[in-house]
Amino acid sequence: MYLEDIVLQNFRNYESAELSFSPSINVLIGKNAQGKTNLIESIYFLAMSRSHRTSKDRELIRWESEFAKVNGKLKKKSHSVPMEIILSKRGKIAKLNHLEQKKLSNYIGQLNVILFAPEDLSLVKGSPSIRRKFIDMELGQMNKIYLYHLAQYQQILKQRNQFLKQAKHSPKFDQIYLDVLTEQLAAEGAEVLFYRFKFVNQLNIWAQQVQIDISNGKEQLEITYKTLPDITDELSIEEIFNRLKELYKSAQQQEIDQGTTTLGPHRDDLIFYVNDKNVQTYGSQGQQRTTALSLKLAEIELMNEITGEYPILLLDDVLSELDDNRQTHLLNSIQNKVQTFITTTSLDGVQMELLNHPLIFYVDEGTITDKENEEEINS
Ligand SMILES: Nc1ncnc2c1ncn2[C@@H]1O[C@H](COP(=O)(O)OP(=O)(O)OP(=O)(O)O)[C@@H](O)[C@H]1O
Repeated sequence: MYLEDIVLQNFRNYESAELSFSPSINVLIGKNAQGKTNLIESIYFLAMSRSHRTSKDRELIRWESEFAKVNGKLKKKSHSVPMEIILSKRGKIAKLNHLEQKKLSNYIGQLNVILFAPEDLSLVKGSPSIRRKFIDMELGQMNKIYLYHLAQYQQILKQRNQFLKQAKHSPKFDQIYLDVLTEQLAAEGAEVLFYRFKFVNQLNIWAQQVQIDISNGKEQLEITYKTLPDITDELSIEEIFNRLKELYKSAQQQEIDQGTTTLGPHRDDLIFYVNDKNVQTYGSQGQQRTTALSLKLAEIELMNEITGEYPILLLDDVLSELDDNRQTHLLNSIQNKVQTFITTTSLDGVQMELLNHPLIFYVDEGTITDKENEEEINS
């Protein structure tokens, strides 16, 4: 799939912009704070109906404007999909084929994106929440059932945490209500875990291959999903549910004392091993970067395997952070198959010969010009 064009209105520092893209490589060059990441963010927003860098939608609306709007034409193998998303004080409206989608879960998943930003280089070393977000973002785009159960899980978790917080201070709490919440949480948690196990197993196959290639056969990568004791990928949803219920039962007093849900998939993690050694603990910075890159490239292949189309790759300020070998590997593996957007402050350190006739855009204070004719293409 690829994004043929995009139209922005009052999005961040773009008052109005209309751009047509190359189906292969698009490079956005500009000094700091000109609007390169804002453009990447608008594509991400069009795909996911949310930003990758803020949870506050209102920040996306241009200062002193009433609304922000992003339109794009998505080209798939067999058809085109006009997409539109409008943000205002009244909320968010998302449209596919000009039809409003009441449920955002029906909207997400049409345009698949993989974002690789400098903070992803800390995917391996950073906090577990980064790795959980990584799973949720990628799996959520490919699997609507997962997205649904994850949203349910998060909602019940919030209610249960509120209840536990109150129960901590009132010894006469409603045990029946807590049991209902726990049962619901275990049911949704079991679904979340089941799909995460499946995803990690599939990801493992692709990531192992990529890591072998980047390291010239030297590094064998293994990803494992770390969760509660005796919950494994061999269990059915029903078995995971029963096990979770047992665990919640035995942890009840501890959870009341702490006033929060201490167990469950919201506390899980991914562990990476290279040649049987934990990369988080023992890996060199280079191995950690290679592992992060392997994961991103594995996701691209996995998305193609599952959806039948390659996703769009957004490389925000990350290419020049990779050394020549990793850069070469990345650019060779996306060549001619993945539409890619690259932001950079300069082409120094970027192996241009591997980019194969990119379309170059210059970004300057919310105005974009393309290299070909140096004409301003903002409307
Ligand atoms: N809601 C908004 N309305 C208007 N301008 C905004 C809004 N949000 C951010 N900006 C402006 O957008 C600019 C930042 O753009 P962006 O984050 O895309 O930078 P960038 O070109 O990617 O730079 P860098 O290379 O430093 O990452 C800043 O000048 C900021 O003031």
